[in-house]
Amino acid sequence: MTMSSEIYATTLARLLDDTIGVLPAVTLPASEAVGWRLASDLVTQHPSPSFDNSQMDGYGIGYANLAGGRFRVGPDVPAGTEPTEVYHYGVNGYGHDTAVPIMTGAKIPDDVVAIVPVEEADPAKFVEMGDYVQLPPVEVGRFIRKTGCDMKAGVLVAPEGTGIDAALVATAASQGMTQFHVRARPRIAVIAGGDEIVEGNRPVAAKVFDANTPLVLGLARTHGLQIVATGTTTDDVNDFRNVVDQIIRDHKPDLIITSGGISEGKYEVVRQLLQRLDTAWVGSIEQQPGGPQGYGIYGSTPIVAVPGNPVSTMVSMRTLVLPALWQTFKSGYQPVSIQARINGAVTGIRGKTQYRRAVVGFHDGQLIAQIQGAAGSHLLAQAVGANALVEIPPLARIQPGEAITAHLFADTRWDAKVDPTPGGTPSQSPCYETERRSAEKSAMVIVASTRAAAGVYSDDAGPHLVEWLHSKNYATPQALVVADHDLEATMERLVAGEYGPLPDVLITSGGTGVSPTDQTVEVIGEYLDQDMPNVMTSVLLEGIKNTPHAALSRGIAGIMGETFVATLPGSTGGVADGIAVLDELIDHIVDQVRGKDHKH
Ligand SMILES: Nc1nc2c(c(=O)[nH]1)N[C@H]1C(S)=C(S)[C@@H](COP(=O)(O)OP(=O)(O)OC[C@H]3O[C@@H](n4cnc5c(N)ncnc54)[C@H](O)[C@@H]3O)O[C@H]1N2
Ligand code: MOO
Repeated sequence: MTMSSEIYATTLARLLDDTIGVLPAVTLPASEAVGWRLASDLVTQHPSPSFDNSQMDGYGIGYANLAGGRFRVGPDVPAGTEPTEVYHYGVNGYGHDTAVPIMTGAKIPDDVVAIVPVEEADPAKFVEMGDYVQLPPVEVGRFIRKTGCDMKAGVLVAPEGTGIDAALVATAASQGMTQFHVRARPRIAVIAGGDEIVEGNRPVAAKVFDANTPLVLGLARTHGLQIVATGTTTDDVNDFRNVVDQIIRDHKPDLIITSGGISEGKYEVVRQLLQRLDTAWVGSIEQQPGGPQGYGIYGSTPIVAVPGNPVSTMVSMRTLVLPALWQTFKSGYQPVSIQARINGAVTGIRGKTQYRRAVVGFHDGQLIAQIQGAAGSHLLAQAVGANALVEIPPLARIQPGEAITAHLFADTRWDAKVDPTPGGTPSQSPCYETERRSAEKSAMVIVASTRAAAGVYSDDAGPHLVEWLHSKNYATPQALVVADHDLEATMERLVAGEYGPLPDVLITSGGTGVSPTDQTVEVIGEYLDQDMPNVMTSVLLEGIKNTPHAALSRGIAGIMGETFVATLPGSTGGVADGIAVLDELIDHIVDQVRGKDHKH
């Protein structure tokens, strides 16, 4: 079952709202309150400043002396001293020509109306009490910080829900408040696992270390969530249920987040448990990574299930779970999205919004987004420095320099170096490439054949096409043989750069007919920017010389970005007809496509 990602995001927020509702308020000492959210309005108890005080170390003077002159220095008023304790009868009582040595922050004596900074006096330093000092003329009120000029009493400083930061803690402390009423953080338990997870730090054959629990814990730390328990499960659904039961009994979490175990495999314990609940939904949403998703209410505890590939867990947390927690509880950070210029061409995939990890940074005052690593959801290490996810709408074609939406990580680092030149994306080692493409021109062959992929018969079309392309001097890896229903996923990986840079030429063979499994034309058709129907007409004319069956191919050709694509039939004859026609054409097409590029 498929759901749109927007509807799923809203559904998650509703689920949290319905099951958890309003979180209780708790009281915390100010020193611990940073990162939590106010549970009530923060209102000033006192004006700030709470008394008139001096902004400078200097001499305070009375109204009659504003015109300047020579004055006799009285006793000091240091910060923290009540002036009447020094000037028992007021400053004027001490003498009408008094200059009061007063320090920054000290309370202003009653008769003082202005401060002259000590540097403006002559001599430009504090002199002994009883000595004389020459002061310039000043206006009333100079360097006097008036009571309440920062904030009056009874004023709202920060409304309920505000995230508490150091400035708010300091402001409250300056009001004498030592405690905060904060909204409790959602109490979350994390369960990851599967039989492939190994504990400790010694590698074991066929096992992997748990990356996803630390991933969620890391996100919790930067997003103000409270993790109350973690658990691991095996591939046995009873074991998983026991872990869930035990965590609920011992920790009463508000929410359980699980990672893994929800896709189509035989050991998907989370899926198996959720499917027993009538409150659950398990399916896939139109995004990648993070396609498989699920939720349900177990007893009264909501479970949100994200997919197990580490990048999928990360993307699901950032695009779905954390925004839902923000929307419902204002916990963590409000998601922030910006527009940046992408530095390389990107192509969206069919029917899904793709999220790619990226570094967003300033270059010459412009915000540049640079994709990090390839798209595969197992490629965790390739994008360690990323500070955003860029959003690529389905089948979008975004050219270098065009705007792209970037969802910033809450702890975004802006010091990353970005390369603004088109294509300046750092290279990474592609996962599926079989041969480095060093020659000037490159090609790829994909054979779409469910039976060949299953090994029912050996594929001849692929080697034949590759051999021909080699003879034309196109660096071409071994043909990829995929089942018809996998072609779509293969194309997703191809445009996401997982096979390395897109080739100049892409030839497919198979899946162009009208049998129920044939879908090459539908899949490839969505990616073409320009159709070249006459190319396939030429292939047809070549084919019907030999057999009328040639007319049964629905094959198409065209340009995808800067790649020429042709979909040939699966039959040996069809491939030969295609080669006969394309042999004359592909160099010209590739040159034209490249020339087109030079005009920009
Ligand atoms: N036939 C299909 N297979 C898969 C589909 C599909 O639609 N049809 N979807 C793929 C996608 S997309 C994803 S994402 C994954 C999601 O799988 P699960 O959520 O069931 O996760 P697992 O199968 O348990 O694990 C997937 C992958 O991630 C590794 N993993 C799991 N947990 C951890 C962990 N804690 N730390 C590190 N790595 C972990 C696990 O070893 C697997 O490699 O399904 C695809 N398959
Ligand atoms: O959702 Mo999976 O994350 O596409 O790789």
